[in-house]
Amino acid sequence: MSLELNDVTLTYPDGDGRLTALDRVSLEVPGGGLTAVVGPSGSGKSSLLAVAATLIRPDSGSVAVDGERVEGLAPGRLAELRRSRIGIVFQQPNLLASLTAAEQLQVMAQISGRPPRRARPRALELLEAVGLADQAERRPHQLSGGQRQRVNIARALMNDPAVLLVDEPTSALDHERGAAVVDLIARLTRGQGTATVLVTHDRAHVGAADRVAEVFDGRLRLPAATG
Ligand SMILES: Nc1ncnc2c1ncn2[C@@H]1O[C@H](COP(=O)(O)OP(=O)(O)OP(=O)(O)O)[C@@H](O)[C@H]1O
Repeated sequence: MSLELNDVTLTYPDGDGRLTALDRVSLEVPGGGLTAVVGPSGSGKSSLLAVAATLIRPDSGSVAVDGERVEGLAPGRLAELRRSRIGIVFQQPNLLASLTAAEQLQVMAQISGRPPRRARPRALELLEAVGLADQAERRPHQLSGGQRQRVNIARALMNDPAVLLVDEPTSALDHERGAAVVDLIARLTRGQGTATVLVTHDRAHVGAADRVAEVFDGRLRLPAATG
């Protein structure tokens, strides 16, 4: 399991010209590794995540998910790769109001055409891993903000992704709950073996990461690996 970005450049239309959102960015995240990406607003963090998620195709450079290069894949195969190999955690949990916590996870298996028989035990196992074993039958309005975010994280792991991409998971949480969510992501990364990228504004939360990458004006600065 791994994620690899190699010399990725991404531009957006900007008036008569182009704005460079990512400037020759290279990043390699091994399975079981957590890389935190920090940087000021507008520096390119979300663009980096969108390229890694294969949601945006860069102007140049390559992306490999679990060893598979995504350029040149047919749209159907790309969608399949995204569904089966990539888990995404957005800022807001976006849970379905009418479903219980367990059902939020089970529905992911259904979308991917996985056997429903195995979905329920896996959902319960993941809810236990995020500390919500006793909340499986609750609906979103019966859960706290932190608990909803934990369901969101468990849901992203439901299809056993190789790559886990997490965008500002703590923005709706107070400091303590935010730190607990980042610790949880670090633990799950090691336990499930995912190659994880965590985008955050909050430097206070990066302690749990194996590596902290800084983005500034579309350029990525990577310190030597520490762990
Ligand atoms: N769809 C788009 N069209 C044009 N320009 C865009 C688009 N999306 C982002 N940008 C620009 O690209 C640059 C990088 O934006 P990006 O959203 O990746 O930054 P960010 O670091 O995630 O910011 P924030 O922390 O505020 O979310 C910014 O200058 C932004 O204005």
